[in-house]
Order: sequence, then structure tokens, then C-alpha cells
Amino acid sequence: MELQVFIEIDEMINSLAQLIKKSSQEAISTRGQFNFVLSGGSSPKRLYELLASEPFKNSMDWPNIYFFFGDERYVPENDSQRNSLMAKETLFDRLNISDSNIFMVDTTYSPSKAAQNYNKTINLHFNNKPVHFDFILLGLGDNAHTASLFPFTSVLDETKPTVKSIFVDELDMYRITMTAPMINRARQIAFLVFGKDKADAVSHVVLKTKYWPQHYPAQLISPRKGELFWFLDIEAGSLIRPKMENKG
Ligand SMILES: O=C(O)[C@H](O)[C@@H](O)[C@H](O)[C@H](O)COP(=O)(O)O
Repeated sequence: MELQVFIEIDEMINSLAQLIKKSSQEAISTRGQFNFVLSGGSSPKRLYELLASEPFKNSMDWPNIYFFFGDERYVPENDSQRNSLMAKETLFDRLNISDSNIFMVDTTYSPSKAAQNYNKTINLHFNNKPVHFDFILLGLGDNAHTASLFPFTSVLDETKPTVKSIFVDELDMYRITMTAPMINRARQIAFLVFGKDKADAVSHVVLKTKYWPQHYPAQLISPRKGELFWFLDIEAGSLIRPKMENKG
């Protein structure tokens, strides 16, 4: 696990964008494509805007980069809550990404059918071979959820690498989410977390002083063979820095 705490959020975002660029170059040169899973929520907005501007806009091999979503809200495609709409406005439209490079969740079906279909779409993209995304970007909720793996929900018990629908009581809505086993097959996973409201969740997930994934679902994120990165600002990292420094 590589954990970095940044004083300036812009420096953190730029560092993460550089990592994504480097990872995309390696993936494309060795496997011909970069399969990139985007996070939802508000945290990644500035990262997407940076990737869609110089120096990244004209220095990345966008036609060989394929975009997926780690989770999606079960709302219509043009709903302002959609993770795909935020990515469209801040990234895809600005880079003229082809629709054939973007894999969105089709929520015109029932929640369970939408999840099944998305899983089929992913497996088809990987020619029905084991799914190994190159890079998965994740956020973290202040209750330590990630993607739509929310505390005390049945999706946390899923042992298969797949996509599931889940009704989230606290949000009174369905979500479609990749399971932890699917996320953990990725070559690289990066959490992007900032703000003091996340500090407690970060400490529970990073330090795991009390391993209780039902309560702190992001504790389930542990790449099988890949690398795990944490990009934190000084506020989100405030409860772990002293302990990490003591660990040396
Ligand atoms: O669909 C979503 O909302 C996300 O996938 C979710 O897991 C998000 O990353 C966290 O809730 C953090 O959200 P913020 O970045 O808005 O704090």
C-alpha cells in the first residue's frame, strides 16, 4: 500500500493524474488498452477536469482508454445524480471520447437486470476471460462505504467478482455496484479522499485497528495481486499521520 498525504489538494490531484497517465501508457504498450473504472461522488470532479485539460488532454492515448463505473445510482441517464453524467460533462465531452469507449449502466431495466446486464457487458469486453481492470478509482464516504458497498448490506457478503444491485435504506434508493471481489482483481486501485469529515473513516479503513467490514466496508478493498494507493489531503489523513509516522 502506498499512502500519500498532501497539504495542497491541487498537488494531490495532479499527482494522481500523473499516476493514471503513467499506468495508461504501460497498459496500452503491453496489452493494447487501458481499462479504467471511474468513481462517483463529487471528489473526482477536479481530477476529471484536469485529465481533460493540458498537459493530459493531448498526451494520453484516449482512443485506447475504456471507461467503466464502479457504481451507479439507479436513476435515469440524464439525472443530475448520475455518476456517468458528471463524468460526461467534466471528462468525456471535453475529450470527445467515443461512445464505444464508455460503458455505462443501463438503468432502463429493473435494478437486478441492470446489474446483470452491466456484468455481462464487462465480461464481454474482456472476451469472457477473468476481469482484471487496469485502474480503479474509488472515493470514500464518511461512513467508510466505497463504490456502493454500504455498511450492513448484503452485497458485502458477495464472494463473486460481479455486479450487484442493492437497495440502500439510508439513501432510499437502489444502487448498482461492482462487488469487492471484482474491484480487488484490479491491477491498481486508488482512493482519492479529502476533507475532515472523512478522517474517521480513513483511520478505520487504513489502520484497521478494528477489522469490521460490515461497519467499515472499504476495509474489504485489498487488491489480490495489484497495488493499492491512498491519495489523502491533510484533513482526511489527520488521524492516521501520527500513527503512520510511528510505523516508520
Ligand atoms: O456513487 C457514489 O457516490 C460513489 O461511488 C461513492 O462511493 C463516493 O465515492 C463516496 O460516497 C464519496 O463521495 P464524495 O466524493 O461525494 O464525498
